[in-house]
This record gives sequence, C-alpha cells and structure tokens, in this order.
Amino acid sequence: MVERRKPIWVKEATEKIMEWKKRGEIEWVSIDDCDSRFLAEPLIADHDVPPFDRSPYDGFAIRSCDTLLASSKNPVQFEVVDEIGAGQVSIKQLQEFQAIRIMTGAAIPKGADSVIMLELVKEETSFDKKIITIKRKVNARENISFQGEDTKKGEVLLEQGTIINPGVKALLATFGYHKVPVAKKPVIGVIATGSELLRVDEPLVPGKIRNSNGYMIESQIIRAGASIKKYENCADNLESLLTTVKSALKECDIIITTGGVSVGDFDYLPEIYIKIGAEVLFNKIAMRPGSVTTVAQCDNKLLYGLSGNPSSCYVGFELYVRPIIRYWLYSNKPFLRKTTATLIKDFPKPNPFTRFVRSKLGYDNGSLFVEPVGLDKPNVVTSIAWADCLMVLPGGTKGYKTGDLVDILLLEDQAGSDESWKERQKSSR
Ligand SMILES: Nc1nc2c(c(=O)[nH]1)N[C@H]1C(S)=C(S)[C@@H](COP(=O)(O)OP(=O)(O)OC[C@H]3O[C@@H](n4cnc5c(N)ncnc54)[C@H](O)[C@@H]3O)O[C@H]1N2
Ligand code: MOO
Ligand SMILES: [Mg+2]
Repeated sequence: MVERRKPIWVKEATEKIMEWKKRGEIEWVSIDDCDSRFLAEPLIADHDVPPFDRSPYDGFAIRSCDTLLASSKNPVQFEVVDEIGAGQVSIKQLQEFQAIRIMTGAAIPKGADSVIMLELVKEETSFDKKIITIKRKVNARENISFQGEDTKKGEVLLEQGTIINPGVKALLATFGYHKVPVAKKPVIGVIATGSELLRVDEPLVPGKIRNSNGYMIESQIIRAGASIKKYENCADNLESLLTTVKSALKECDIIITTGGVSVGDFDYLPEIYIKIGAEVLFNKIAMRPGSVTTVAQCDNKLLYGLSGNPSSCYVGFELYVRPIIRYWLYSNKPFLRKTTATLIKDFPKPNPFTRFVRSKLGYDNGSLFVEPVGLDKPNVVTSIAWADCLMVLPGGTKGYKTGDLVDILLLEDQAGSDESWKERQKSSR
C-alpha cells in the first residue's frame, strides 16, 4: 500500500526547519579574501570619518572674517605663508590676512575656517612674497569636509550577516580591518541520486539524462554563501546510497540529496532516514513545485531530500535551505526578499496548492511587472535559467488574471527578508 503523505503549510514547513537554525563559527580572513563573505560581527565606527577637518578642493585655507569686505571693487590681498598637500599637516597658525595653499584631502590648518578654490583667486609674487587676491566674501565653514560628517565614532554602520560587497570592503579598510571577522561557511554535501543519471561528460544514451540538479544545487549553495562537498552520483541502490549518506553525515554540516524521495519503487530516501535513525520533520508540503520536499534531522544535522524534478528541487532549496544557510552566516534576514508586482499574463491553471512560479520581473515607469517564464511544470529545467523571481500564487483559486497584484520572491537579491512567505488564513491545501 502506497504511503499517503499529509501536506503541511509552507508556513509550518518554514517554522519547522527554522527550529534547527544555528549560527556558524567566526573566522578571521584577510581583507583580500573577504569578498562575498558575511560579516560575523556588526561594523562599528571606531573613529570619526573623516578623522580631521579637511579640504574638499585644491585652494587656499583662509580666515573668512578677512574677506568680509572683499568684492570686485574691493579686492583683498593675503600673504601665502605655507603650502600643504594631502597627507601633510601645517604647523602654522593663520594670522590676519594670511592664507595657506592647500590641496584636496589635506588637513585644515589652525586658524583657518574656510577654503577658496584655486580658480577664484589671483596669484602673484611681490618682493619674494606670494600674494593672492580675493574678490568675494567667503563664508565661515565654506568648503570644508568636517571631521565626522561622514560618520561619527560609535555609529553602527553594518549589521552582522551583511554580505561583503565593494562598499562594505571600503568601510572595512577605512576602519583598519586587515583581518575581517566572517562567518565560517557551512559545508553542504550534495548527493544526486538516480540510476538514470549520467555524468556531465557522458554522451546521452536511451533512458538516461545528465545530472543537472547536482550542479544547480551547488550553484545555489554558492549563491547563498555556503561551501559544497560533492559526492559521486548515486544509483538507486539502497546499500550504496546508505553508505554515501552516512559518510556525508560525518563530513558535512548539512546534507542535500536530490531525487528518490517520493513514493516510487526505487525512491530509497524514506528508507534511508529510517535506517540512520533520522527524525523526519515533514515529507509533503502544500506547494507546487516541490511538494515532496522532505527534511529530516539526524544528530542535529539537517538532511534535505529535495525532489528529483529540477524545478521542484530548485524551489525547495530557495525556500528551505537558503534561510538556514543565511542564518548560519549571521543574517537576521535569511529569507528571500518579498515584494509585489502586477501580473502581465493570465495564469489560468486552477491552484489547489500554492504555486511558486518561475518568473521574470519587468520595471517600467516606476512600476513592477511580473510574468511566468517557460513551461510551468516541476520537471522543467529551462525556466530556471530564465527566472529572476518566484511568483507566489496562493492555492485555492481557479487561476490568476492579467492585472492581479501578486507576491514575488526575489532570487538574485542579497538584502533578504526577516519574514518568510506564508499563507494568509484563507488559502487552502
Ligand atoms: N505516485 C506518485 N508519484 C509521484 C508523486 C506522488 O506523490 N505520487 N510525486 C510526484 C512529484 S510531485 C514529484 S516532484 C516527483 C519527485 O520524485 P523524486 O524526488 O522521487 O525524484 P525521482 O523520482 O528520482 O526523479 C524525478 C524526476 O527527476 C529527474 N531527476 C532526478 N534527479 C535528477 C538530476 N540530478 N538531474 C536532473 N533530473 C533529475 C528524474 O529523472 C525524474 O524524471 O515524483 C512524482 N511522482
Ligand atoms: O514535488 Mo512535485 O514538484 O510538486 O511535482
Ligand atoms: Mg521518485
């Protein structure tokens, strides 16, 4: 008798996996190797930026009060008493009608309260003295980059769990992080199962297909920020699959299998969970694709039994593996970022289960539009490559129409969301 599985809500499935979330360890890596890693600690300014008042222009530092009466009819002369380039500090204290030639980035000298640009003064030499003439009033504080105007000491600039991009890297350098505290990546074992699977370099033969899910999952793992441990494709053979899963349990933090998780004669994962003594958290979710997504726990490690169907496998990963990885990497926004968009193509299929449709976003005149891409079937592989979001169509409807406002989950976004997508009360299984 075939096992009848009871589907649970997406919301419930998400809650169940998040009960097993944990933070990774911290490791310090060279700033040269920190790109795309995740900060394990918040970044707090330990000094003001800029750290001193400085000139934003090449010009002359002056006392604005000396220019009070300056105009084209009343040019005022200043004696140039020093010159400073960026990186230098003048020891002079400006006196009445004195100026210091100053370059962009140099510290404002004592006594000066403003800078006038080179282009706005006339320069000459008279009796070996350098003189400038100013024909306009300069306001106090004009043309100064003030200490702390960018950020003040003590400000929290980035939360833990932030992905390190070029801007973040610039901040790390600004605050002297030659070593950066990042979350150690979880090692995720990937096991593709199926006697029909060929390696990527093997020619097609009747009845067989190449293993694409293994590569897809590895790429999803990398996009989410974790590292992979690859296992050889496993034929549908209980003993060899059991051996591989047992090794993966020893060698990895999280294990993902693809295929063999449904109710078919050669779907051995359910039996393997029993054999290794794993606790199955769920084995059916009220969603499509990915309804067979199974998650088990063994020795506090999560084992994901993702579907063999490529689109189901893909969606199962994004909804249930990604948040565990991102949480591990210290993010407090581990879920796919959500927004809404206007549907621009009818989607007439009745919807008993909530659908996560591979879709593409369009931006026009400040609005967001969405349309499905490719064939909406779980066994389809092409649409995954064309999708940049999942359109979420809650179950219990006869379909959706052009103009409907629908939820979408962004696949390429890094900001994430602190809340997962969940069913509103009325949707049905
Ligand atoms: N009687 C029932 N049959 C099925 C049910 C069901 O509830 N009752 N569920 C269907 C649903 S929904 C899905 S999804 C699939 C899930 O199947 P499995 O996870 O057991 O996966 P397989 O049977 O091994 O393979 C399914 C499909 O995917 C292809 N595949 C497998 N691995 C890969 C890979 N690495 N790369 C590319 N393609 C792969 C495989 O050849 C099959 O075509 O079960 C339904 N059946
Ligand atoms: O698990 Mo399946 O993806 O609903 O076809
Ligand atoms: Mg199967």
